[in-house]
Amino acid sequence: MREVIAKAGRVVVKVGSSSLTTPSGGLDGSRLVALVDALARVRAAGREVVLVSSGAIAAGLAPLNMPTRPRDLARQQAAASVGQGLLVAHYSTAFASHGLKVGQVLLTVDDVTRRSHYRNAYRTLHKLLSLDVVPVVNENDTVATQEIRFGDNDRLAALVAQLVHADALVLLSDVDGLYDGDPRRPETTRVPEVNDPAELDAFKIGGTGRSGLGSGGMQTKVEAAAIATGSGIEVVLTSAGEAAEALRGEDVGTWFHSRARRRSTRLLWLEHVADAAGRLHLDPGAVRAVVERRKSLLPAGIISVDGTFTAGDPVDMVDEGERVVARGLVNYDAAELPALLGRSTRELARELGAEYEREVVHRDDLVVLHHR
Ligand SMILES: Nc1ncnc2c1ncn2[C@@H]1O[C@H](COP(=O)(O)OP(=O)(O)O)[C@@H](O)[C@H]1O
Ligand SMILES: N[C@@H](CCC(=O)OP(=O)(O)O)C(=O)O
Repeated sequence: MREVIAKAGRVVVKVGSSSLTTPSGGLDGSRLVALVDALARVRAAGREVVLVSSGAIAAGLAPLNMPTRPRDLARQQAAASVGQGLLVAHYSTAFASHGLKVGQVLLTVDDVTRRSHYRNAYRTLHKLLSLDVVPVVNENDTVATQEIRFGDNDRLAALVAQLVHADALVLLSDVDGLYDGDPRRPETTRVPEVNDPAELDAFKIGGTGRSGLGSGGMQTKVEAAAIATGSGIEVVLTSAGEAAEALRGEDVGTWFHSRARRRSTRLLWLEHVADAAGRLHLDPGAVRAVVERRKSLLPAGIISVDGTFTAGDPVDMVDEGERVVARGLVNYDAAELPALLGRSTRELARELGAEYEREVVHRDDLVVLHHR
């Protein structure tokens, strides 16, 4: 019995395309209804649920007479546009039969990587939960181009779990857990628990299964599990048919134990999601101060600066071997910094005024990425 899963008050459940569709590619209404029944029971127990559902492209194939998942982006987007509406219509009806409302949330990579958008997505999801609505999240496939797509929804689900500060993430697929090799081979067995991502090195983790409708395969699920467990979120990976058992904390699928304490949303965003707008090259003394003594970064310890950032942007701090040792929100524009480098704060304050006494990156706005 997995008490922490059974008691998780806020759960993100992600369901893959392969679990919602028939072998010929249409939406499988009965599987969708079975999943909604399981989620409604969780809601009835007073627990909150965010559903991340794939299946828009798969659901749009039959109405558009597309025999298989198209390879080109334009046709995928067209299928997603038709399919997403059908998918949400099904969810609305199925949840309504339990007296529950759903709210569609379509996210792009930008929504969870740019800080202003991230805050927006955070607020919307929290408001929906406080109004007792079940958010149904998917990637906004119709506007996302190849370069800015997640492609699979596993990583999106892990980021959403961080965003809403979920206690648990349940990944539902067409396979009932992580196997130590290709699950279609008879000699492979299910892995019941993973305590540390390093254990995964012993397994053969491959691509998508026989359905051909999913996109990331097991690899992206394992990556999603690593992101979530690294932020203090428990993860269970199993088949959609075992959703109810997994949510009750029964020993099904694979349980990835969380490995960290909870962090603030802002620091999680900095560590896992933010795209650095520039780089600060630190001298060895500054690396020690930031990494070991958890101090703020001062101009005196910076050798040089790359990038065109403005104050408030995320920047990487790198050591002399170009290794990123920390990431933080910078307090100066890139253009201001060269004149300050290597100089003491006292000297700068005397010469330029008290506002130049501020740290380049304050320790409250900083996450250390590599411990020595
Ligand atoms: N080590 C492994 N353990 C379990 N499944 C694996 C493994 N390696 C590859 N797979 C494949 O990953 C598939 C699930 O991924 P995918 O098709 O993308 O599903 P979804 O649509 O649910 O995201 C399984 O059907 C399975 O064949
Ligand atoms: N956003 C896409 C999801 C892509 C996809 O196939 O994801 P998954 O089945 O989770 O591997 C859709 O709704 O079709």
